[in-house]
Amino acid sequence: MKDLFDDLPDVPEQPHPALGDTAALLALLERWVARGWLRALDRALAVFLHREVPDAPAPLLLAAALASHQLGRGHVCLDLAATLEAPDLALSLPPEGDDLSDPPPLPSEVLGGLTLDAWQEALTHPGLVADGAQGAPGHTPLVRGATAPGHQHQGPRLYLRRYWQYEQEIRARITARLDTPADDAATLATALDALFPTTATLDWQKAACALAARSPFAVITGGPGTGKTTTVVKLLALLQALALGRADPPSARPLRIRLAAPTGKAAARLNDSIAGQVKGLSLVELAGAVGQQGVDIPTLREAIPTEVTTLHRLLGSRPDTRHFRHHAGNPLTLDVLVIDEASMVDIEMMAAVLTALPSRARLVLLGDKDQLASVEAGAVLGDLCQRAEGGHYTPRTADWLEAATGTPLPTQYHDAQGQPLDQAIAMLRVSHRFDAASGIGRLAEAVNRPLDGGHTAKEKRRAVREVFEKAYADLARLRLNEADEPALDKLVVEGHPAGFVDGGQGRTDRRGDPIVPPLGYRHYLEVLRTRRPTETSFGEGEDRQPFDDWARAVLEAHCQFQLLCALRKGPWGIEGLNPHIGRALRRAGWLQASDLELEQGWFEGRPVLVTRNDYGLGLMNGDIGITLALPDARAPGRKLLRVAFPASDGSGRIKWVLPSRLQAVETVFAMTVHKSQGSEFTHTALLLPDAPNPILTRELVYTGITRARDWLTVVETGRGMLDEAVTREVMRVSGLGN
Ligand SMILES: Nc1ncnc2c1ncn2[C@@H]1O[C@H](COP(=O)(O)OP(=O)(O)OP(=O)(O)O)[C@@H](O)[C@H]1O
Repeated sequence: MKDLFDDLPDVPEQPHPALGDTAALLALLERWVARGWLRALDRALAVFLHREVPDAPAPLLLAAALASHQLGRGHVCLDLAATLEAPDLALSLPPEGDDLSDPPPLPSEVLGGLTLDAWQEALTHPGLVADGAQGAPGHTPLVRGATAPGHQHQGPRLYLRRYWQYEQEIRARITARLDTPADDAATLATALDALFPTTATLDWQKAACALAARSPFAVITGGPGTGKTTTVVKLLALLQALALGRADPPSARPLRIRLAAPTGKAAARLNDSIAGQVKGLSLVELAGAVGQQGVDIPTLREAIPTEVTTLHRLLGSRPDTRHFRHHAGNPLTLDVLVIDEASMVDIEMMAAVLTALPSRARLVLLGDKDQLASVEAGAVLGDLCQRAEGGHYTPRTADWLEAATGTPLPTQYHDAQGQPLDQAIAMLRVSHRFDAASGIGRLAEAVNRPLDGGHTAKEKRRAVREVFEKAYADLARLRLNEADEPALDKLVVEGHPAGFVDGGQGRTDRRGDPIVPPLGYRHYLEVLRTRRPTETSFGEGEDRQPFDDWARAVLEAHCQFQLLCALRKGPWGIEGLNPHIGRALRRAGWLQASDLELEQGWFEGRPVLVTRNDYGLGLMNGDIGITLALPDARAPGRKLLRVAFPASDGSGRIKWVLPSRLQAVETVFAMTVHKSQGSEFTHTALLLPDAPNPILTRELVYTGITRARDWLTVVETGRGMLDEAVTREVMRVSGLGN
């Protein structure tokens, strides 16, 4: 193996021959596909365009293939100038180098002699590329991105038309909602005072609630435990109280509010937390603070929804089509839509939601802007929140906020040049889950710091190192050299409490209740074994109760621990780790399965992750089930394997599914960080691979760390990979945001 980037040839001055000859270009793309640097789909687009429009110049075909390739990597368009600056980033080059026998030319060789002007010139082809600035007339497959007012820093971009359309749709519908902020602060101030305790300095939750009540479109972003759910529950109470307390009785009806999340798992998690929060919310003062006679408390509480659905269900997804039942012609019937975990919503879904939303309905997005975005193209929340850190509130908003909350906005968040979008975004800045004594919170913070404003890569690495040096009670670090080290087995089976201060004993939570020391997978397998019902038949209805209770206990125990990793392939990816962990659990006596079953079969105790929505079974991408053995009534003594899933409607029911009916599942002893978004585990082990990889970024590490609730073990398999990861950021290219 030779490093791919060794001995890079000098950048040629002349355009590469493939740029002047379409046949040569298509042959080159073929070689890139053969290497896995480009997808066959990307080349197919270039071939199609060439067939339809034979005079299309080679640089245009190349740009089309590269724009298509970016979609597979999460970018909605190709940034031409950035591509010319670092051409090799435009393809999926193997990070550890390639076997360089007969290497195809690198993108840097091909694009080296091309100037931005020449490339743009080649894209001026009315048959294939429309100008976004002119509204992209016609039906061309490609659109050149226009620089929107206030977005001058964006360079020329090339879109596949569909994605340009999504971006336009999102921008237009959000902008329309930004035009109409309500400015009556007085009524709001009384209601807000009833919901939030008085504070001397600005309470960001109160400010977020105020801003979201003011604008028909609002974003509330914040890290883990900063109170996004708490704030939105208060917001919904406030909006309902105002609606019910309206002076004009015929219009005093409760708002139709829907709550949704991108995945079943995220919906179930919000379901649990929101129901608890609504029950615990004191509404006495609020109910008395609105309307002339106040509103009836039970009616108000009843009007705050607790049921969370998935976006697919909300929009009415139909099998085998990407079209939904609800769209502009058949809009959703609601007044307020709240979307949690909005960082996971891709551009196509966000456009579908906005299109199906009635123009008068409010939209509130909740999420952590710093988390990994969806695997699909588009990081909508991240793009919208690019300026959230700095606030950028105009004097008018600042005055209004002070009137509504009773506290002045600190001056560093004022900006006379603030954009309309800035006024609709609130960032929660205080974590109520992780205090100063939490290593998880400190590590998340150190990893998340952006590399700008005088914070160098070296300083950032030092800050991360210092967190580990402080021996926080909730944080452990494990260094492994090989996958078969006993320490890895100890971690996955027992949770490796020895890695934590005092073996994880003696910790208490904020209320003073003891925190259970860190556990491994043995825990759910032990619950599986010890709580197995004694009934000899798995009946229907009531008879099934003991089995449902058992499955619920096993699923709950399973959330105590999860190993996360960055990659799919190799010994440190899920493909290597899953059978490895299965064997470790078998050696420890907790699983009974052959090697073949561990690799590709079914066995009792197998945890599985659904990887594709299955509407027939009512299972969603991201759902986790556990395989359990049930008694077979027809053949006493024999067992039947069924996979138990929690019903995603928050009802607590169990869905039992035949393994053979599950079309898209994978074993989930190890889970990729991408798939873990929207989930939370009491003890999370985050395993980093042993070699640099472009997938290993600060967003990925931050997302992995913030999945941990009480305990985090960071597993390093190669020197310096944590340092490497925390200083690399995901670059997303889009035209959204300020
Ligand atoms: N202002 C506050 N004062 C004290 N505790 C709070 C406050 N706000 C939230 N909490 C508590 O902090 C915890 C986290 O709050 P919440 O679930 O609302 O945060 P979140 O941002 O939605 O979290 P997640 O990252 O899980 O989505 C909860 O236990 C909540 O009761």
